Amino acid sequence: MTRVLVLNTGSSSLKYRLFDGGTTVAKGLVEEIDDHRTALQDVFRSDELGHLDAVGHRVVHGGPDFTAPTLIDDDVVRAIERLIPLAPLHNPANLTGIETARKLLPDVPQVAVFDTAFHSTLPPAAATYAIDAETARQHRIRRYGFHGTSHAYVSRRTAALLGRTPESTNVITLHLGNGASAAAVEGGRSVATSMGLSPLEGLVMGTRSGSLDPAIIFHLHRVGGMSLDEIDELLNKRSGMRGLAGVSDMREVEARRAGGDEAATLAFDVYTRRIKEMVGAYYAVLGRVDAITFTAGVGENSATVRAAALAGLTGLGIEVDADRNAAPERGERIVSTEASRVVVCVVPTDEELEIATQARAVLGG
Ligand SMILES: Nc1ncnc2c1ncn2[C@@H]1O[C@H](COP(=O)(O)OP(=O)(O)O)[C@@H](O)[C@H]1O
Ligand SMILES: CC(=O)OP(=O)(O)O
Ligand SMILES: [Mg+2]
Repeated sequence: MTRVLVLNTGSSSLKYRLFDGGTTVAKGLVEEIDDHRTALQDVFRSDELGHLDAVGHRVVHGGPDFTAPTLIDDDVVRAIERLIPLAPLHNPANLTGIETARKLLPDVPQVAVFDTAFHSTLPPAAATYAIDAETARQHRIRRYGFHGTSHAYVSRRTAALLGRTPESTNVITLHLGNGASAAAVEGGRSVATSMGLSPLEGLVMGTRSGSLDPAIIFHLHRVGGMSLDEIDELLNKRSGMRGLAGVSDMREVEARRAGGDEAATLAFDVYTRRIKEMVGAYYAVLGRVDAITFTAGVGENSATVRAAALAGLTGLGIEVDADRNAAPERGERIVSTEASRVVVCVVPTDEELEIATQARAVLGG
C-alpha cells in the first residue's frame, strides 16, 4: 500500500498529490476550472503516476451515515449522490473525481474520506438545531460540520508541538481558507464546530456569509422579491469578503485596507470579530484551553488577521507575541508570548497527507 493518489476536488479547484510512502512524488493544483472531467483526465494520463495502490478522495458531505473513511462501491457513490442537496457546491465535484477515477483506474481501490467524519463526535446539544424535532428528523437537519480532516490533523500536530498527547490537549482550531470554520477539540474529539448542515454557517468566508439571522432570507424573498435560488447564490458566492470588500482574496482585502479603503477595513473588522466571538464561545465550551491554532491559506499566512482576531484577550490568558507572529517563518510554530497561558500556534494543514493515511488504514496497509 505504498503509492496512493489523493484527489481534493473543490468547488472550483482540483488539488492532487501522489504519495510513495510518506513522500510526495508528484502534485498539482488546477484553479478556477470549468470542466473537472478534463482536468482529471489530464491528471490520470500523466506519465508520472505509474503504478497506484489506492486513490483517496476528499468528500465534503458524508451525512449521518459516513462517520469513517469508506471503500467506494456503487452503493457508496449513490449515497454520496443523495447528499448533493446538503453540499451543492462540493459533493458534485467530489463525485466527478470519483467517477472519473473509477472509470480510468477500474482495478485500483478507491477510498472516500469525509469532511464531516471527524465531527461525528459532536454531543447532541452541539449538533441539534432548535427547530421542530420531527421536521428535523425527516429532513436529516443537524449540525454536521466540515473541514474535519484538517481539524483532526491540525489538532493532533498541535498536541505534538506542545509535547503533549492529543488525549490530554484541548485545542481551538481555526481553519481559515476560502471556506472557513472553527472547531473545539477536547482530548482529540470534536465537541463544537462552526459549520452546520452545510458549509455556509459560521465564520465569514471568501464569498460566503457565514451565520446570519434566518429572517434575512424571508425578508429578501418576500420584500426584496428575490427567488430562493438567487438568495442561495447571494449567500454562497456574493457575500463574505467579496460581498463587503468586492474581492474574496484576503491578500487583496489587506492591501486595500492598508491603503485606507473603508469597505475593506469594515470587511476585515467583520471577519476578525466573528473569529474572536467564536474563540470566546469555544473557550467557554472547553473550560480549559491549551492552544489556539491557525491554519489554511489565511490562517497560515496572515499575521494581521491572527493579531486582530486575538487582540485584547490577555484577560483570557491569550497573548500573541507581535514579533513571533510577524516573523516570515513557515512551518509549525508558536506565535504567543512566554507569558501566554494559552499557546497560540500556526500549523500548516495537510488534508492530502491525512487522506492518504486514512485511505491506507481502510485498506489495511
Ligand atoms: N499571504 C497571504 N495573506 C493573506 N491571505 C492569504 C495569503 N495567502 C493566501 N491567502 C488566502 O488564502 C485563501 C486560500 O486558502 P486555501 O486554504 O488555500 O483555500 P482552499 O479553501 O481553496 O483550500 C486565499 O483566497 C487567500 O485569501
Ligand atoms: C467545506 C468547505 O467549505 O470546503 P472548502 O473550504 O474547500 O470550500
Ligand atoms: Mg480548503
